[in-house]
Amino acid sequence: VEDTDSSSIISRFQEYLRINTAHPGPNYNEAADFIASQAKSLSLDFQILEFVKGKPLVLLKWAGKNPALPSVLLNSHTDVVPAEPHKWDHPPFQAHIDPSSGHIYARGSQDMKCVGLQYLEAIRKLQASGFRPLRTVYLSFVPDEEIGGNDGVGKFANSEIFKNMNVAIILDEGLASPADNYRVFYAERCPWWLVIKATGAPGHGAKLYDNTAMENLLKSIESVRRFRAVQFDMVKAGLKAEGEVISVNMVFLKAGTPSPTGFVMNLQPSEAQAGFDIRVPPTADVASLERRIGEEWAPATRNMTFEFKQRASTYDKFGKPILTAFDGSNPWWALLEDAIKNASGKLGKPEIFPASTDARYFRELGLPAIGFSPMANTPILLHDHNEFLSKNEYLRGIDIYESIIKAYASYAEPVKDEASRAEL
Ligand code: MET
Ligand SMILES: [Zn+2]
Ligand SMILES: [Zn+2]
Repeated sequence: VEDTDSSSIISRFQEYLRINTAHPGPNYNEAADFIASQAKSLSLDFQILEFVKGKPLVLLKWAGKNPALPSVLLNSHTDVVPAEPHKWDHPPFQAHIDPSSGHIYARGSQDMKCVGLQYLEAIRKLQASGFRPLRTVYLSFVPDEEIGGNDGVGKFANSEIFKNMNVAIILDEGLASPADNYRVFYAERCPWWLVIKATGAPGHGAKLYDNTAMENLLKSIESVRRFRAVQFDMVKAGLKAEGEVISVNMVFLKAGTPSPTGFVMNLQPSEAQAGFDIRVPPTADVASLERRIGEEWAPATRNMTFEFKQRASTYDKFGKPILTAFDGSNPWWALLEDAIKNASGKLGKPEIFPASTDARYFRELGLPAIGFSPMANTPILLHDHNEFLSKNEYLRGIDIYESIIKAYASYAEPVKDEASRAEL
C-alpha cells in the first residue's frame, strides 16, 4: 500500500494499457484479473460479476464508516476501440513512453484506462495518508462501453446488486482539454444508429428510369446532408456547442451486385442501404427528428424502410430529459468544483458530452452522473491514431481525484431524496 512513488504508479498504468481489450474480442479476463490484483493490494472487497458470460464486470468496495449513507460510484470501462497499429508511431498496446515529452502512447490512455486506474491510485494515496471514508465508495470496471453498453453497464445499472448499493452519485468519463482547464459534463448526446434501406426495380445500367433503389437512397442522403449542414453551421457560427446540435454522419454504404472483379457495372441493383451515426442532445425535439426520418430520410413513398441499431432514450424513467443538475439542487456539483479548486485545478463550464458514455444508463434511472476525465493541456485523441497521455498529466489527475474522492467520501449531509428513500 506504500507503493505510491511515481515510477510504480506509471508502471501500473503501463501494465493496464498493455492488456489488449480492443474490440472485437477484448481480453476481458486479463483486465479483470489485473483489477482484482489491484483491489487486493488495496485491501478492497471485490467481486467479478458476469451478467453476460465472458464479459466480466469488476466491482470494488471501499467500505465507509457510515454504511447507511448513500454511496459514491466511480465508473470506468475496461474495453477500448480497435487501433490500426501500422498507422501509429508506437505499437498501441506497448505503452511506450517518449523519454523527452513523457507521452505515454497507448489505445485507452485517454479513453479511459487512465481514469479507472487514477481512481485506484487516488485511493492508494488516501489510504497511505490514513484517510477513511465516511460514505462507501464503489468502483465499477465495466465491459462493452464501446459497443453500446447493453451487456455491461446496462445489465449492472438495472440489477438488484446495483439497487442495494444505494448509489447517490456517479462519476464517469469526460474528455481531454487542450487548454489548461478541465472539462466537465452534465449530460451527453444519445446515440441513434440508423440504417435506411431502399428498394426498387433492377434494370439495365444504360436505362434512365424512376424509383431505382440507388436513386431513392441518394434522395435520402441529399436530405440528410442538408440537415447535417444546418446543424453544423450553428456550431461553425458559434451559436451552439458541439453537444447542443444533432450530429449525423454517414458511416456505411452498401449496394451493388458483386462480381469476381468488383461489381457488376451494367446492372442497377434492387437494394441499397446506408448507415448513419446520429447523436441527439437530451434537449432536442425528438418528435420532429422522428418525423423527419419517417417522412424525408426513409419515406415509404420512395419504397424505403428504416431500422435503429441503437436508439437511446433522451428521457429518464420519470419522463424528464436526461440531464444532471449543476445548480444548487445538486450538492455533488459544488463539491466537485471545490475539490478541483482545492487541488489547484481549473474547471471549464459544464457541457453536454458530444459523444456518448455509460453515464446515460445511470442518468436514465434519475441518478446524477458527472462526466470528468482530468486531462488538461492534452489534445483530444480518443479513438484516434497515436492516442497518448503525458506522465505528468496522469499523475496530476491522481491528485485531483484524491481531492474529489476525499470530499465525496467525507460528505455527511443527507442529499435530497435520501430521507424519503430511507422511508421506502
Ligand atoms: C453508442 S455507445 C457509446 C460508444 C462510444 N463511447 C461512442 O460515443 O461512440
Ligand atoms: Zn470511453
Ligand atoms: Zn470511446
